[in-house]
Amino acid sequence: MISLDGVSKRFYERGSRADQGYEALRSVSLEVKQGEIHGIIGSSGAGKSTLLRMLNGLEQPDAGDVIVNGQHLTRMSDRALRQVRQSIGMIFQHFNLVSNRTVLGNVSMPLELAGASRPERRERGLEVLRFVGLEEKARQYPAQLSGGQKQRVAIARALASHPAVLLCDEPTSSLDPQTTGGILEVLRHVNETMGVTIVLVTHEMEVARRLCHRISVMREGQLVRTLSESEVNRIPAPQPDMLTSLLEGDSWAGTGSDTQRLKEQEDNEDVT
Ligand SMILES: Nc1ncnc2c1ncn2[C@@H]1O[C@H](COP(=O)(O)OP(=O)(O)OP(=O)(O)O)[C@@H](O)[C@H]1O
Repeated sequence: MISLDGVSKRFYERGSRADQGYEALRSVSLEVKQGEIHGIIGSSGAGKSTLLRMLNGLEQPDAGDVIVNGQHLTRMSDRALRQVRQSIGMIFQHFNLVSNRTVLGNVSMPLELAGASRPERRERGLEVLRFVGLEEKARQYPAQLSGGQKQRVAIARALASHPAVLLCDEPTSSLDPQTTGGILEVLRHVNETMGVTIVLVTHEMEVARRLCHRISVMREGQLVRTLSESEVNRIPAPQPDMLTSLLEGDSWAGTGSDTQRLKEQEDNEDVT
């Protein structure tokens, strides 16, 4: 479905020599299977976003080949690339909605670019908004929505033109844990019901563990390893954090040792 073969990319500061510059990707090879959710994880600056941007031709490699849905993105005219991008949706950490357009206006943008008529745009727009559970917000503006709702609108917009692939660049990094859970559910639903192949970039292992079938790990521009489905299934779930536990109404009185520690702390504070 998606294949990167020996992809390298170097970025240059203005005025720097050809042998200088920063090597953001170093001979990266990766296969993403049709219908899978593939995570790309790594620390800041590892090259995750650069790799993702290669998958819709927003970045061109210095060396190597990028093939998406049987098409070599590295050997295409700009015009052909714009056409291919209609089958590749993308969502971002900060949603990238257009503030002076309504929710429906945002969602129908890719359809406008594809030359769809006004009734077609409206019908498909409302259909994808219904899919993400926000049909009733169609006439509102992005500023009137919560972060999670904005990301749902961005997902609806990415789905409007029936993409085969959805690229997600840190889609939950601006959201709290509850909202993150909701967005991960929507993405899983997109994958399962529409058969859309998803590539998800994140620096949060827990997000990758919960959503992805396989996970590739990046470090300093290199793809270090890819975890198989059974390896992903064996990553232990972290303990629920305190906020989640309190919000879900769990009774929590602290463990014996916590209670003891707090008491000792209070006693010490009384003395000082
Ligand atoms: N257009 C650019 N010009 C110059 N350097 C760039 C450019 N894009 C990325 N880089 C550099 O390439 C390296 C990899 O960047 P990239 O954004 O792919 O990393 P990342 O793993 O996504 O990091 P983060 O999680 O912080 O977004 C970084 O050192 C970054 O500064």
